[in-house]
Order: sequence, then structure tokens, then C-alpha cells
Amino acid sequence: MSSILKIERLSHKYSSSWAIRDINIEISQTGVIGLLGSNGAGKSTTMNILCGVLNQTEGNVYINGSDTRQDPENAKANIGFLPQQPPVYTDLTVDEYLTYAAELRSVEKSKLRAAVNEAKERTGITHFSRRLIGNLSGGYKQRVGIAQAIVHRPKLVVMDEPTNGLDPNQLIEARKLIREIAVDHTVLLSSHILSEIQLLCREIIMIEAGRIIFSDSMDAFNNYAQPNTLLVRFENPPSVTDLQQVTGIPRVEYLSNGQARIYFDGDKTVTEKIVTASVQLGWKLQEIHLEKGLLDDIFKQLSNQSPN
Ligand SMILES: Nc1ncnc2c1ncn2[C@@H]1O[C@H](COP(=O)(O)OP(=O)(O)OP(=O)(O)O)[C@@H](O)[C@H]1O
Repeated sequence: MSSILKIERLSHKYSSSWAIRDINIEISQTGVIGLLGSNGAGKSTTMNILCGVLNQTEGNVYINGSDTRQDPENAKANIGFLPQQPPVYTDLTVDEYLTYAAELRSVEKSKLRAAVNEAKERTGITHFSRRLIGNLSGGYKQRVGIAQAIVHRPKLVVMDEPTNGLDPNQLIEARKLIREIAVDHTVLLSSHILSEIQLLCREIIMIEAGRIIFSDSMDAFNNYAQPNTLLVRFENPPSVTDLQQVTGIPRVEYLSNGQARIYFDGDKTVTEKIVTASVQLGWKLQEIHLEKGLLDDIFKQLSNQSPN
């Protein structure tokens, strides 16, 4: 299958400092892909380059096989963009604005009306066709923003923090809409909120200090969060080497509070083995429990690994 989005060694420099460095991404399927990173990580820079709003310093971006620099027209025909602030004109009606957006995206004249109607239907705004955008609520303005991003039926829809600033009801509606759109589009969505990405995305790309630090399926990320460490305390602590003699323990570290963190490789009988070894070798086990990493901790842990 050919890639819907391919990013090769993308780097961007604002004046003297690099905002993103060596970003590589390849996406070939529909569904929601999350770009997660804290404020200033480089999400907007990456998205602005993909959408042709910003010219990269180095590297290449291909949208459905077209190079955004060599063949911008074809690349842009296959991409829809919802920036952080929906790019709507408040003094136009929904119909006027979407027609204008479709024209800008080179939708053929004879197909304009059908394209606008379809985008309105998909985003649930048909009943507001003649309403001035300035008179719509924030949630509906955002729907108009999504409608302009899909009006030309692009393969890739890029959304920069689309759920930011919505109230709880608007949030539920926006998530539902994004999921529906992702059935037949690839949606690349950015957020600095991990739980938001978990709710919506099948794949997660984490970016920190301008570099990718994790890129895999949401399932793989969640598995990463499965407990694979134990916290133990002994009255008569064995050496790290002695502990590692217990089958299935690749790594041990003693913490400053006297506990030891034992990393195990998925062997569910490891607790039993440690208890047995402790009795046999006189380590006098005082405490043993599984340590489940919280997802936010894992995010922090991965973020701290990022090179500066
Ligand atoms: N126009 C600019 N000129 C100079 N530096 C910039 C500019 N835009 C962004 N930066 C810097 O580039 C880095 C990446 O910023 P970017 O906006 O891409 O991050 P982000 O992950 O989208 O953050 P946020 O969620 O806050 O929008 C930051 O250090 C930022 O200060």
C-alpha cells in the first residue's frame, strides 16, 4: 500500500534554534493518529510544514506520493487542515464560507454544491447553512472548521489540538465527529493531553524537544504501561547479582529508601520465585508488590529521555 503521508528527515529552524529535528513518519491507513507532545515540543511546526503553511529547513514531505515542495498542488489536493484557531470568516454564512473553501481547494465548479452539502452533512451543520458563522457557538464554529478541512475529500486531515478549549458536551461531540471522519480519512491530530490521544487514536507518535521519542500503536503504548516491575524490601538485602540469579530477572536497582525495583520479563511466577529464594537464602523478605506505571509517568519518563 502506498503511503498517505511520508515524512523524511524533517527539520526546521526558526532563526538560530531548531524547533524540530530529523522527524520521520509514515502512515498508510485510515484512522486517527495522535501526535502527542508538551507545549513547545514541535507539534504545530510539524503540522504547519505538512500543510504547506511553513517551508521546512530540511527534509521531505510526501502527501499521497506528491512532494509538498516539488508538487504542492497535488499534495495540497490531498490534505485538509484545521489549525488551532478554526480559520473561519465570521461575516460569511456557512454556505458562503464552505463554497469559498472548496473553490480554494480547486473543487470543480459543477461539483461545488455537492461537495459543500456533503461536508455539512458529515459535520452535522446543514441546519445552519445560512447562519452567519459569527453567530455560531464555539463548538459549531469548530464543526465549520472541520467541514472546510474535508470539503475537497482529502486523504489526510490534519487537526492541531482540535479539542482544546471545548466544554465537556462539545468535547464528546467533537470526538464522535473525528472518529466518524477517520473511517474514510487518515486523521493526524495533535494534543498535549495524553488521555485525549488515548481516547481517540489507534497510533501514537510522541514528540519532545523537536524529536520523536515514541511511535507505535496505542495498544503497544498501553502494554508499555503493564506492570513489569516489582518493589521489594529485605531485612537482609541480597546483592544485585544474587537477585538476578532468580530466573526471569534481567535488571535490579536499589532505591535510596532501601527498596529494590526488580524488572521482570513477563514471567508471572517471578513473585513466587523471589519468595522461595528469600526463604532458602535468608534474605528475610519484608515487602513485595507490583508497581504499575501510570500512563502519565510513562509519558514523563519518555519525555525525559529526549535529547536536547
Ligand atoms: N515563529 C517562531 N519563531 C521562533 N520560534 C518559534 C516560532 N514558532 C515556534 N517556535 C519555537 O519552536 C518550538 C516548537 O514550537 P511549536 O509551536 O511547534 O510547538 P507545539 O508542540 O505546537 O507547542 P504548543 O502546543 O504550545 O503550540 C518552540 O520552542 C517554540 O518556541
